[in-house]
Amino acid sequence: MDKAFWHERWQRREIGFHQQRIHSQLLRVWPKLGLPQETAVFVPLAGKSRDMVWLATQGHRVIGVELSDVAVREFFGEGGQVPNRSSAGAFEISSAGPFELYCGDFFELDADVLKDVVAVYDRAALIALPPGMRAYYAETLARIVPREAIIFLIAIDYPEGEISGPPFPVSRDEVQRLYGDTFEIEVLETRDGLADSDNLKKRGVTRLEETAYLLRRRA
Ligand SMILES: C[S@@+](CC[C@H](N)C(=O)[O-])C[C@H]1O[C@@H](n2cnc3c(N)ncnc32)[C@H](O)[C@@H]1O
Repeated sequence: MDKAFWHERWQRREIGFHQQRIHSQLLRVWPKLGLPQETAVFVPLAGKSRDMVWLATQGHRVIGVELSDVAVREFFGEGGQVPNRSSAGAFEISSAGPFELYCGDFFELDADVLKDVVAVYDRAALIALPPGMRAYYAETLARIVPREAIIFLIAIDYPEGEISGPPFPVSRDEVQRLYGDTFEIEVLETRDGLADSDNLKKRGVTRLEETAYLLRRRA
């Protein structure tokens, strides 16, 4: 999945991954994490997710990174905000209120940008990447977020080969392989996610397990 693939998806409005609703596992589980207000949350591969708006209502600052400037513009436009824009290296930064979105490549992000982050919210980021890129993604994330930061990961698993991703199925074993050496991994909730995924149902997925994980760095 190269950059051109995602730019094209946004240009052609093929954004079935985008949800109007706030993700139900975020709503249910995030408040139980007890994270202090006014702390920063990092959202990798952010799209124009409305979950960022909800995180801000919980008192967080939200730092996102997203390849597509279409997504970034629409995020602020739909929120009725006119962001301030600046540049830093390969990134264009759009900021308004609690939101700071870096438009550019996640893999080029500097740890310094994320130094105040206490948590990562990964929905449809890891599972958007093909198998060969996931280890690099997990290593990069672990390298650029502060040691104390937790990762709240939502991953889906469905019968291999039912559709061609993205999104790709990522099993519990794979999450363990990707993150297990660096993080303690706790399964917070597993549910049948098919009812909430009209898009994937239409594409031919017959069974969908959606799991929320909490990752805490090993001492
Ligand atoms: C499946 S979508 C998920 C978006 C969002 N997390 C959500 O829940 O709606 C994946 C997003 O990652 C972006 N993306 C893909 N590769 C990226 C990269 N290397 N750096 C930054 N963003 C990337 C795509 O443009 C796309 O918006």
